[in-house]
Amino acid sequence: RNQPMRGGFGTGRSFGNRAALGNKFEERNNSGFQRDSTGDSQSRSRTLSRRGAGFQEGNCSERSGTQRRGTGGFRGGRGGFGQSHINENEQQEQQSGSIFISRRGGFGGPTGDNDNNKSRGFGRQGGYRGYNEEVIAGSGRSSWKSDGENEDGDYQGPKVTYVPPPPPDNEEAIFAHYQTGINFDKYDTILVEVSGLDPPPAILTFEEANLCQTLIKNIAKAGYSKLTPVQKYSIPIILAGRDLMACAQTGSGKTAAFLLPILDHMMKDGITASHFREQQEPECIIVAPTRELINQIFLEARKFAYGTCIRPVVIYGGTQTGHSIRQIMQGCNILCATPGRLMDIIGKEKIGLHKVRYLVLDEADRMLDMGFGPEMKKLISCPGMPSKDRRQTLMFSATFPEEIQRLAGEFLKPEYLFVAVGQVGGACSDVQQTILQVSQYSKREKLVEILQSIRDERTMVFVETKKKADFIATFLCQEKIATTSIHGDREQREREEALWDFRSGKCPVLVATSVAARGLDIENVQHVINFDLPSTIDEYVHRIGRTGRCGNIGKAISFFDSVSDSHIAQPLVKVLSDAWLEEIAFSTHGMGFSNPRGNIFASVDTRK
Ligand SMILES: Nc1ncnc2c1ncn2[C@@H]1O[C@H](COP(=O)(O)OP(=O)(O)OP(=O)(O)O)[C@@H](O)[C@H]1O
Repeated sequence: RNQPMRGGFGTGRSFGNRAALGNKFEERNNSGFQRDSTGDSQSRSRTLSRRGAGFQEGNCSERSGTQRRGTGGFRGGRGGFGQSHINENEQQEQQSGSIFISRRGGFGGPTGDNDNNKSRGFGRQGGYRGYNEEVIAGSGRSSWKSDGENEDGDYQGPKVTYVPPPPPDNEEAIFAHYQTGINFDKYDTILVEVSGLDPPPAILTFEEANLCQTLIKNIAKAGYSKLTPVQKYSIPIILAGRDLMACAQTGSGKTAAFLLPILDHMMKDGITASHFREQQEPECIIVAPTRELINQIFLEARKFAYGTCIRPVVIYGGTQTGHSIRQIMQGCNILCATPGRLMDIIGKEKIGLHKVRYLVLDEADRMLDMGFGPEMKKLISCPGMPSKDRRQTLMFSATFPEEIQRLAGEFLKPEYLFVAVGQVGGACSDVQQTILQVSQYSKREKLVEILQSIRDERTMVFVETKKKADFIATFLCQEKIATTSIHGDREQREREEALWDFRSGKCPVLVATSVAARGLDIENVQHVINFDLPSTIDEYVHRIGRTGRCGNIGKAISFFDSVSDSHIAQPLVKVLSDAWLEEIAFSTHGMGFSNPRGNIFASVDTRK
């Protein structure tokens, strides 16, 4: 109870689901929020709880298109009661406020129940000075991008000095992995299409890739014995030095598909020795849209580079910039970064770009859409960045809308290869999808009913807004379901704790916004529940892809409200029927198949 990070709502403490958790599951207090040492804060908590209910049942528009961000206001980042601003570009936190809780202490009040435009608080920063971090007065500049995820801790708001704990470095932890599922072999039957001139032939085994010995050892230690389709095709393409855009279903091994050939090249061609220097010159830059995902990619890179002289480094927003710089200065061959932090570090001249030979965009469609596209364009035109002819550019995702494929052309050599594994943008067929028609007002009841029936099975519940994530997580805690939450307004430390509590099974339910929709690879997630359906079908595909990974079976249940979800009905029918037909075809023929038009690919290489 004395740990600041578990602090409840009240002066100098943060409020959040952890607080609720602490309360419900550790302190056995019934108020729903953590009790502070004074009775005062508890009464405030009760007020908060009522307001929470008001939020859920009020008339606030959840998809209003504008968003509050930043410093203060409702969980508004890092200030206490400061002003919050609207960033028109941000898309995720759209609910007008009826609850105003500062992250770092105290609470503010809404200026009006349906005030979508601004909120005022009382001051700029709360009194909380947390574990491993401090609050420094900041300007609260607007976020630079549209993600709903305030990706970068430096460009907006007060500086954050959170230093993430180093990952465990014993061999057992580095190579910890989960088992492939019963459907892993089914991957062999999936149709793959490669387009572009002179693609190298696919390989069938790791041995055929002729990778260096250390890599082969690491692959074995990681428990990989067979290639997945995206690996069979992408590894030889990357080894041949070709640019690549690859699209393969969620959970099918895209990360290793780019890491292994890059590491092999780096081992064989040699790298700059990793030693202390003010400015480092990495050979490879990998960019991904969220902090947790880039951290995961870094851990994979570290695993496969184990025992070599290649040093991967990860930097991301929400952590102390000085820490990122120190990590880089100790040597950096592979830089894994979120876009905001990357540009910041380049601006500080801690990274020189002229040795970059590989540029990887994971979740490439997201990296090139309106949110991140401008940053990526800046990156490729930074001084020193080799032109596309002199670097290898690789893009991976499970979805690749055609308009984004066209944009991607600017980053890739014209003769790039396009690999489509199964249907581009199709859902993973190992996920059993269920759609339930549930009205807004029955959703909570239905959620509790489902969670009580599946008991302790690990479940991710997706909601549309950050505020709702807090609200639903708190509500579930009150229903005695151990829950935590992750969203872009939680501090990085809280986000990492939430993920850890979920991974470890301490909290088997994770309520999340779309910030957790892409890429996260968490063992044993058996269910995904779309409490709110997302605004796009691609987002749906990524969300449900958090389960049913690597040949394991998963279940996804989506609440469909005919009033608010009609926009997604049509694409949803397509995704469902494609998955269903695919399942029938596999079970009937046990092999790849074509539809009557001779093409099962939902979209293809746009150059055709
Ligand atoms: N050949 C393989 N054999 C066994 N396990 C594998 C293999 N390739 C990848 N995996 C494991 O499968 C899991 C999913 O891989 P990964 O996260 O790379 O999927 P992904 O295709 O990038 O998914 P997403 O689209 O959700 O980002 C990881 O735990 C990874 O270690």
